[in-house]
Amino acid sequence: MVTTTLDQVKTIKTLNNIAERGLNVFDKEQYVVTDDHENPDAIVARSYSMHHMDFPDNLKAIARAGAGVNNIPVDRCTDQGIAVFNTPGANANAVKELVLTSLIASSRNLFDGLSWVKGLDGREESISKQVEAGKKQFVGKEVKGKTLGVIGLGAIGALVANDALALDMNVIGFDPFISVNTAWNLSRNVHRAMTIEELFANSDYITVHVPLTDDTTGMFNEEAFAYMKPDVHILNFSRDGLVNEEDMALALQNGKVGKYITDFPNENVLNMENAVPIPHLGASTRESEENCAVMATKQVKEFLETGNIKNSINFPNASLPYTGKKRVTAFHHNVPNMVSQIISILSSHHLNIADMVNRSRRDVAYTMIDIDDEVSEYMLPELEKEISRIEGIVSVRLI
Ligand SMILES: NC(=O)c1ccc[n+]([C@@H]2O[C@H](COP(=O)([O-])OP(=O)(O)OC[C@H]3O[C@@H](n4cnc5c(N)ncnc54)[C@H](O)[C@@H]3O)[C@@H](O)[C@H]2O)c1
Ligand SMILES: O=C(O)[C@H](O)COP(=O)(O)O
Repeated sequence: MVTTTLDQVKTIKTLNNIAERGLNVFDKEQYVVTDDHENPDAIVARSYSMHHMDFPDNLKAIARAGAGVNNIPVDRCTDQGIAVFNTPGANANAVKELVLTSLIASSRNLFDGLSWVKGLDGREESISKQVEAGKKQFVGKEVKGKTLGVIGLGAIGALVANDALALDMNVIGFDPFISVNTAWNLSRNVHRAMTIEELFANSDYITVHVPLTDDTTGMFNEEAFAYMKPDVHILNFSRDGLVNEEDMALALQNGKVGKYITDFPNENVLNMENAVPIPHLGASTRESEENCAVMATKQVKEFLETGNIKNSINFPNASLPYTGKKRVTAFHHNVPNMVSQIISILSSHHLNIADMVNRSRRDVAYTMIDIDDEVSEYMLPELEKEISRIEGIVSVRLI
């Protein structure tokens, strides 16, 4: 159970390099930001895996400056009343640019050609002579007129799909859970595949942009490859776990898959014939690192200071204009009678309510109540204690 009153200096622990512009969101008088704090109020991280970490009682929020949250034990955070945030779309353009770059570069055998040239020795025969004689081994394919299958039409997938049309490619998309926002942004020339098998069967290139979940783990496997055209190129800028690597190695060996371009090299990938390993550079641009860091830190600051929630992946989003009045925030199970029990505690202390919001998300809910009256400092711990004793309350703050 987490219960806290604020008005003290808050501590932020960073677990990766977070862009300075993002960290500057925390003003120095009110925040201490370090990478070695034992008991922080919030954590800001990128891909650092937190599955082995124990979270202290004081921890209220974790912000992932980026999209994928498979490095965070989200269910455990929810049980402990820790809000987890990410930064949807903030790095999507960076990933899109690298996907399209790699799509063309690998189709033209550019990566193999570059490393071949770097290995040439000009002592016996001039480099230019060797280049002209050897270049035939790198003859590639143009993408114009070919079909790109895009699995997952979220922030990244939609950008890739739209821009691939501008390369004169045919584009097929598959996303059974597409959001209304993305659907509005998607070109009507992107053909909708009704099944993933339809996409597999018709694509010369396939790019995947879905989160790694129990449902998507290993989605590229022997069964999936069987539907695909021979020599298909597969681009994976999402997560290595989407691919069954044993099946991929075999498919590359027998030519079913022509190239496997992945942003997630590991020991298996380095041993694969025709794999193009990229060192997880999808989001590594100055612009994207700043976008993600600023968005992540602003969301955490807002949450710590006002309780308002934007872009959480485990708490419901909820917002009330912050007037500076005393505010109760409670994260609780989504069961009847929670709000009335909180209100009745406030009433028993003769406290009037100025405003309130209650939002739910599947099994959990979040309530914020602004109190119209002055609340004396000595009453705060008592109020917190009483609210936190309500069955179903996970965490309470008085801000
Ligand atoms: N390489 C990198 O540096 C980098 C950078 C950003 C994101 N990523 C990865 O890319 C993923 C996608 O990022 P995003 O910003 O586009 O996320 P997003 O949430 O905007 O989009 C994900 C899309 O996948 C769809 N989806 C979910 N399950 C699906 C399924 N089984 N079949 C088809 N579609 C499915 C969702 O409906 C959603 O539209 C992230 O989860 C992350 O793992 C990698
Ligand atoms: O999911 C993401 O946002 C990407 O994989 C980026 O990861 P990074 O922040 O470690 O570059």
